[in-house]
Amino acid sequence: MTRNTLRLPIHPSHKAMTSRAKPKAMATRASARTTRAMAQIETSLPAPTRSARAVTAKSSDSSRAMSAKMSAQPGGKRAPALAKGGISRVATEIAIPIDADREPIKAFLRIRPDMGGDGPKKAPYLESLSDTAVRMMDPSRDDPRGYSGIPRFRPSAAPLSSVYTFTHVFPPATQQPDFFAKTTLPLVRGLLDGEDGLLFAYGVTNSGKTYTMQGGSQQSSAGILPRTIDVLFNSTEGLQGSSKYRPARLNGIELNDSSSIFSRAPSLDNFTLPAQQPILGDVLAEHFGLSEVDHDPTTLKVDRNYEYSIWLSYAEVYNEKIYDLLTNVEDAGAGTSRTQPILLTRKALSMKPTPPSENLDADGPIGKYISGLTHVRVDSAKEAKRLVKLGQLHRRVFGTLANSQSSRSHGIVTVKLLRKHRGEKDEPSSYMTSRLTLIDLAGSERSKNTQASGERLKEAGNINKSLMVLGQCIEVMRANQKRVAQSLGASESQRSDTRDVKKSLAIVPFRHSKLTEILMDYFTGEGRVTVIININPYDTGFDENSNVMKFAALTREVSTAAPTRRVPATGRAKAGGKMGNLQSIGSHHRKVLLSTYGRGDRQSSETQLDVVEEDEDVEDESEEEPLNGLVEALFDEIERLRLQLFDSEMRSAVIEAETREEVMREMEERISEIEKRFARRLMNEVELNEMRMDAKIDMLHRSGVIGKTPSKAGLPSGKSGESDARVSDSEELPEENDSSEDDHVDLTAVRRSQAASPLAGRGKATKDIRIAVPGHSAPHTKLTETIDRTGSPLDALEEEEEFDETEDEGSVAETESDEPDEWFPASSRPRSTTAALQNGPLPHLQQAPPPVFERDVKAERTQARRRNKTSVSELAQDLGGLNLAGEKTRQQAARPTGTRQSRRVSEAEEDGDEDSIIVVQNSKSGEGQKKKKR
Ligand SMILES: Nc1ncnc2c1ncn2[C@@H]1O[C@H](COP(=O)(O)OP(=O)(O)OP(=O)(O)O)[C@@H](O)[C@H]1O
Repeated sequence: MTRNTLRLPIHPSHKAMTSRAKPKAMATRASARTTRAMAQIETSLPAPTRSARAVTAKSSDSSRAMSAKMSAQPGGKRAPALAKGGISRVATEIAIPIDADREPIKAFLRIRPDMGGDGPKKAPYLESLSDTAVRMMDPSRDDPRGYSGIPRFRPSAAPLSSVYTFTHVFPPATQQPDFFAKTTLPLVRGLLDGEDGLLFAYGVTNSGKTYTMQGGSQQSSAGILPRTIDVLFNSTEGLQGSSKYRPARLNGIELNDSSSIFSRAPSLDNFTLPAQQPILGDVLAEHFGLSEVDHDPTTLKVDRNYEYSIWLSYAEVYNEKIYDLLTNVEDAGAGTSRTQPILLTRKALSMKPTPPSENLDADGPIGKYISGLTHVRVDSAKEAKRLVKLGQLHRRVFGTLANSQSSRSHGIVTVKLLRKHRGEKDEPSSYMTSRLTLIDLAGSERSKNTQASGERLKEAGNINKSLMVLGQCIEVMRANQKRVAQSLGASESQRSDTRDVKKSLAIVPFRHSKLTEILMDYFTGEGRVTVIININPYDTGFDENSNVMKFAALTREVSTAAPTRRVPATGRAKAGGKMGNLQSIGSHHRKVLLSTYGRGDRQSSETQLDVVEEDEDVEDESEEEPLNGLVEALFDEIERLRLQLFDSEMRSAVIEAETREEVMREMEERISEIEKRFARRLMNEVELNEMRMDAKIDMLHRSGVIGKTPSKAGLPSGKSGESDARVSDSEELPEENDSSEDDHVDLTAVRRSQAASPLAGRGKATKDIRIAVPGHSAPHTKLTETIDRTGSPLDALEEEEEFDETEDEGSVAETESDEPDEWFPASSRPRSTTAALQNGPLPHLQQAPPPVFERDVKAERTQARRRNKTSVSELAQDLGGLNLAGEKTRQQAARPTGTRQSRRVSEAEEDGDEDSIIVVQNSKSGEGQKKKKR
């Protein structure tokens, strides 16, 4: 089945040009040359990375158009489709689309399921729109506080919502077999047919890259790597030959020296490291004790006229250095006890340019290979998987996976396939090589989010650097290809000279990181490139995931030359390569804490490893093209600016934190002020209530309802002699009153003790009212009224209480008992009982002034008002005409029960002392007041 490729009309000149290139191989090489030229020609600076929105909004038409144009060339090579052999999966034939000779990089999105453990349950910020598109929305767009509840500082240019398109989107429920079949199986198909392929997983930490590449521990969870191995061995079963040659460098072969460690896979049996180191033995047991999880039964049809050999290499790029993970570790001076760190050394490998004889395109850029990387021949899937596990173990022992579950290095597994036609002689020209590289990239998060420092910060910096350079390479390739496509699409009159177009292309900065150096040949040469974007939509790193999506959007706009089968150039086996003028730069020491987690009856334990990483040998660069000084300087500048940006982001974050703290402090102060104000008000209320209560208690004392009056309790008398006069029971009366046998009715009723009263010290008006009583020698009644006239709220209250003059005294007494509580301003308030309890007796209690009640004052005031209205003479008249005896019965009938005055009257009557009762008749109401005469 051929791939549906957009076919554009071919320009006549283009047709003419391509028709001249008759041989297919030539046309293919021309295509490859174009790509390489685009990647290499240095004319301008790398274009700045564009925003995801811009990238998304633009379709990748330009690159597709170019791809279509190129694929439409009559001389263009089209890889044979299923003619080469279909793919069978158990009983089912799977049709793999065979692409044209130029095709865009494929980008697949895999969405990680919600595993929990990412904090509180959240809604994913990714929404699937179709099989190929997703919308990503900033989860904090409606929330000024961040996704994780932390106030969000958002200087980033990540759009709030964007739509990204992919070759295919795999939802969280996608199973590993399905995922493998759609993403990797075409590459395995190509490998068996002699084509190169590259697949790498890109994403932030914890997004599922390792799960995708290696798999999990459950049934059917094997990842891409073990499945690739399974399919390769399933397909070549019984077709494996004993080769005299082994793969070398990038695409070459060399004679296989039987004594060489490269010939077979001896490393598992010969692995000597853990013999005397129990901790490493434990780690090994942990790795190799794992059961084979599952086996992928897929089998691809291959040409059975060929014999095959499969070779494996496993490298890691850590801190911008390349290490071989399949060599035996040199245990250089292991500690004798468990407390001493184990000293392990390993040497970094260098990159070398491919010899021109092996370069497929003589005019194109020279690809690079990892010099000295072990290629181990594997004869079975089991062996291959154990070898991969050995590599993973080394990765762990050397620390990049030791202290955390997070991969801090890029793990690069390359499977090389050598095949030879059975009918051909066993000579180098009979062999064809192809390779498939599978990369588990380190997490792409920025160091800011990892809170890394020291060694970790350096790691993060280097991871960032390599991924940043990878992104830049993709961006520059995209821009270059777009320019070429524009040129090809232009009319003949407007078309620029090919050389001018080439000159306008930017150099692709592959050489600026080890990772891109390794990948360079896939982008500039021939081969299929597949990118797997892993995303965890429950993760808090929205910005980081946005960057990942931008990267994916860019990759889809880049096309690579379709792979061709090649006949390798031969060379003598040169283990270790050219060693003449090599020199090592230095070495780095690293401490690694290796932990094992006890399984069953095994204890968990930790061991410290002292890792020495020696630098790679630096070769005379004479045969390499010199690095362009300007480009180098610009990269340095980019790095400097990146650090500056990081620095300023950190500063902004600090300023933001400080500002928030300040605002919080201010708010706290205000809240505490409000609290104080309320507390003050509350205290005032409490004091007021206490005072009211005091007044009521005093009143009750006074009225004799409870206990005795303060004077009875033996308290000293008040300051004023007059105030000793009390409206109380006869026994309370002072001695001096006994002598007043005269006819005076001295009704010095109320005299407020200055010290005792809450009204003390507040201006008082004293009014004496003398009432002449006919028939008495001193016919006057003296009323002394002491009234607060200073505008006390008491007055206001009293004034509010409209006195009904038609009411009799009894009703006045009743009214008094119902009168509302008086209010006292805080400043003039007497000290509360609580205060008295705390600070000793109140001053007025120390001086024992008799309590005077507002109600009494009021009553007296009422009387005084009434009397003021009635002249003394009128009163005298009234009194003269008073029939005391006659009044008695009436008074008794009218007497309200239970009031103080009425009680006194009745007592006097019962004593038979009628004369002692004087009824002061109110002229208006006609009702009298009974006053006790002494
Ligand atoms: N598709 C999936 N189905 C089930 N579990 C998954 C899936 N993807 C990831 N996981 C689980 O999520 C966790 C994190 O995944 P993984 O270790 O692969 O992340 P990573 O991207 O490789 O992280 P790092 O870059 O730090 O190594 C693991 O426990 C893994 O088993």
